[in-house]
Amino acid sequence: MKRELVLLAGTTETKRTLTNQLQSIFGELVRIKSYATEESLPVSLSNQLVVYSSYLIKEEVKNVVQQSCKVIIANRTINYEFIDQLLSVAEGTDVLYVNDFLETAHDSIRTLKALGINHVTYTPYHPGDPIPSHINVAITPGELALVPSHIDQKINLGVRLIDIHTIFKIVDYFELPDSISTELADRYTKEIIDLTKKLSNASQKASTLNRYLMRVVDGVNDGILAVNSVGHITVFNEILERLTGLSHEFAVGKTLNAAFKNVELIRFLTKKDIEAKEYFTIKHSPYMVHRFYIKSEKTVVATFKNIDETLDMEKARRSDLQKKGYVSKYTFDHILGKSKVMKETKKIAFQLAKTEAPILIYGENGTGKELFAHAIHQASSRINSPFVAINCSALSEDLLESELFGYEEGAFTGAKKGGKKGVFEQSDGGTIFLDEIGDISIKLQARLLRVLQEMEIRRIGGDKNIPINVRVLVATNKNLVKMIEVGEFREDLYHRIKVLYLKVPPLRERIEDIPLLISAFLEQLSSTDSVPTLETYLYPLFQKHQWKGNIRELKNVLQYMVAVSGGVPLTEEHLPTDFQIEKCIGKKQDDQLTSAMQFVLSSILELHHEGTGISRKKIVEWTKENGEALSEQQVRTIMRKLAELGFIVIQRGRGGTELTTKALDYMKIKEEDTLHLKV
Ligand SMILES: Nc1ncnc2c1ncn2[C@@H]1O[C@H](COP(=O)(O)OP(=O)(O)OP(=O)(O)O)[C@@H](O)[C@H]1O
Repeated sequence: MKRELVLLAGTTETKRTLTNQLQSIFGELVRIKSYATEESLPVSLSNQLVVYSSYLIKEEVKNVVQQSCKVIIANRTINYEFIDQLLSVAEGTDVLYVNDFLETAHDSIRTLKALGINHVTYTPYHPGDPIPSHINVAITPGELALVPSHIDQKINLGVRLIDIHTIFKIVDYFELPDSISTELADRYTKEIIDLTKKLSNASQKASTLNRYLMRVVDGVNDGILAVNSVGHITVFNEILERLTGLSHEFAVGKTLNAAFKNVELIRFLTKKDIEAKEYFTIKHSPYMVHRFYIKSEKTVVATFKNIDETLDMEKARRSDLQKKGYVSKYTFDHILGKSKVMKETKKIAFQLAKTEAPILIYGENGTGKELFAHAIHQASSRINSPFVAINCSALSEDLLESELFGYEEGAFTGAKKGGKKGVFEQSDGGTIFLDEIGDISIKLQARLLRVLQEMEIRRIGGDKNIPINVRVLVATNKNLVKMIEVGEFREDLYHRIKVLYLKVPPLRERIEDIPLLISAFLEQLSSTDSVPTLETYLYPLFQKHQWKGNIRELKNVLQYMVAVSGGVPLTEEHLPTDFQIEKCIGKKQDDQLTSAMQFVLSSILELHHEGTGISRKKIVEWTKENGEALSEQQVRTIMRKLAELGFIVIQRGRGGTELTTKALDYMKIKEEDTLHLKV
């Protein structure tokens, strides 16, 4: 049967552009039918893949799209092709962002800013808003007709296109060949690279001194001072405030004599050579002061680095580095799981591995995020280059900074000759994995953002930028969007690292994988030839447990049980205490279901997820494979009992049998995941 998808868009223009985009991607493979709500809609759509151009049309099409349809709401991204025009608008210009919906205008402005296109000031506008007469430039994603008539310069950014994630979802839905995903990923990466080039050209044109100072001030945990051509202090940061006991308000505008007592230091700071560094004792601590003169701006900039702190940092860093391996150890084969959601996650990860863009791996603790990072590196073109994993929450800010960026020779007394490379340099050509990215300080977020924008780093105490070629993978279990809202995470960094996104599911959403994981881990845990076994009646309990610590917790529980069992099969006696309590509570609620009944419910759920069709015979086979073989007669009896208890409804004839809401509640499964289970 020919594959077909229906695209539902709001306007004719969007419909036309997105249809062209999808057509150019899928060619002959998928037939595309499209409708715009402003034109006419079909009477009813059923049993089909339907792609919405945006969540905004949901309401308008709800009577047309029947429940049997698979709906994908498209994520949209700006059309990179048109960005040049926007970049050529002069810095600081007020620009009206015109769109038919205010939410979309806000969304798009956010995307533009996150991509670093923030040299202009955006004002969102949609029909009905008061017309801002002072603004003379407008940009719009294809809505030229809505631009107020007094505006001279109208830039059409074109309709926003469907993003790569949505395309992958469509590829997945139709189970299209891997070659298509690879080709798509390549094309997408090329677009990102082109954009980055355009951005870096544009930033070269931007004002030099402020940018430069901002970089230095933001990026280094040192005292920062700037003095202008007439000898007045213009920058005096917080570290210097602490060092001198003077406030920034007091120091700025004064001469060096007003801020420092040390005559040698003042003489050093006012020397005319381009660049110099020297040691000074300030408030009983040794400081290395690094001074450089920016000729074009007739300004002296100096950094003050505390040597004691840096040395401690170095010691800790060295011992830490020694412990570290620089190779990836796991491939996708090491990631166990045959549930549908896990298979999908692995498939997407494999596709993303083929690209070059950063990936944000999101998931609860212990779900296997690090494992995925290793596997992505192994499946990428960087396989023969280093893989370095850094846990950002395990290191102090200073240590992490030196770990990532390295330091320069002479940065402090006893510093290694030639300086020391940070992991960004050491993993050149390879992949760097930053775990717990939600825990890095705002200061390091700024530094990391620049690395991602410019693909170059500057060592601590260094003054030259070193180009790097590293793919960055990051992981977190934190809600970064919430962190952005409260100002704890930079939105621009978020959009940089989340160019591609992978969600690793928690264990409780793939309980079908538990039997397989149990047997694999028990095998790993066996010290002799005989592999420990878990009594089968415990399986349902394991499948009902919430596993807040996910796979790591499962591994730990089994390790505990093996340790306390002393070689006999693992029973409830060997469970850790919190499990014992849970079991008692569980018993009270679940009196009515025997473990065999729970087992059959689990089998129905898994067979459904596998999508291979469900029959009594299949259930029998499943129970055999999963440790508690039941006969067909037993399955029939159990199913009758389950029906009597209201866990399944057996319909006569072609209606099949369905799991009820009671069963879904019982298994703590979301209903939308398991609709229409037929037995
Ligand atoms: N699918 C899997 N198959 C086999 N082992 C797994 C799987 N997922 C995780 N593990 C194992 O579980 C443990 C935790 O995995 P990992 O460290 O990758 O999780 P994480 O999500 O990065 O955790 P954290 O958020 O705490 O850093 C590791 O021992 C890992 O080998």
